[in-house]
Amino acid sequence: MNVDLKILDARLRENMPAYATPGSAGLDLRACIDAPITLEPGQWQLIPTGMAIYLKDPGYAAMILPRSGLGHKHGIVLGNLVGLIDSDYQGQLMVSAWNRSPTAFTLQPMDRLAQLVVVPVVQPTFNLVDEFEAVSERGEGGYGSTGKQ
Ligand SMILES: O=c1ccn([C@H]2C[C@H](O)[C@@H](COP(=O)(O)OP(=O)(O)OP(=O)(O)O)O2)c(=O)[nH]1
Ligand SMILES: [Mg+2]
Repeated sequence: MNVDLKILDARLRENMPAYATPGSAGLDLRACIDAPITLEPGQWQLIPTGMAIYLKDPGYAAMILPRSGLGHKHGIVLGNLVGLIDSDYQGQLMVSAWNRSPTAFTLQPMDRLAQLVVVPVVQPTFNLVDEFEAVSERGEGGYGSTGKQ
């Protein structure tokens, strides 16, 4: 699959967005900020990534996810938990960086902050019904209905 990519911050040209390993699912997104930003405990801020993608095909979307190291060790996750990038979005990719930890965290310019995963998407047509087919073993059960063990 080929996706149009715009570089909006020239500093990315020295560090072009690339998959870190051949098997990487996520493409690291960098904090395209001019100076360090300190996120106090509980604080969040929208961080530009210096790049835009245009997926175009409604059969795809992209998701912005936390990096596991930053999230687990430093509590730097996303203010929207997951960022969903529509196939028709052409603007700059933005990361809502949220410090959910009790310790301040300083983000340096061009740090790898989050990651982008491109995923297939289905837009179904909906068939309006009054009752679903009674063939489902689960039925309306949920929220732990199958037990704990
Ligand atoms: O973490 C994110 C989430 C979204 N977006 C961009 C791409 C996405 O296609 C657009 C709209 O996102 P979403 O639909 O989640 O937000 P909304 O609050 O519903 O805004 P809109 O009314 O523009 O759809 O914002 C980002 O850059 N980063
Ligand atoms: Mg929306």
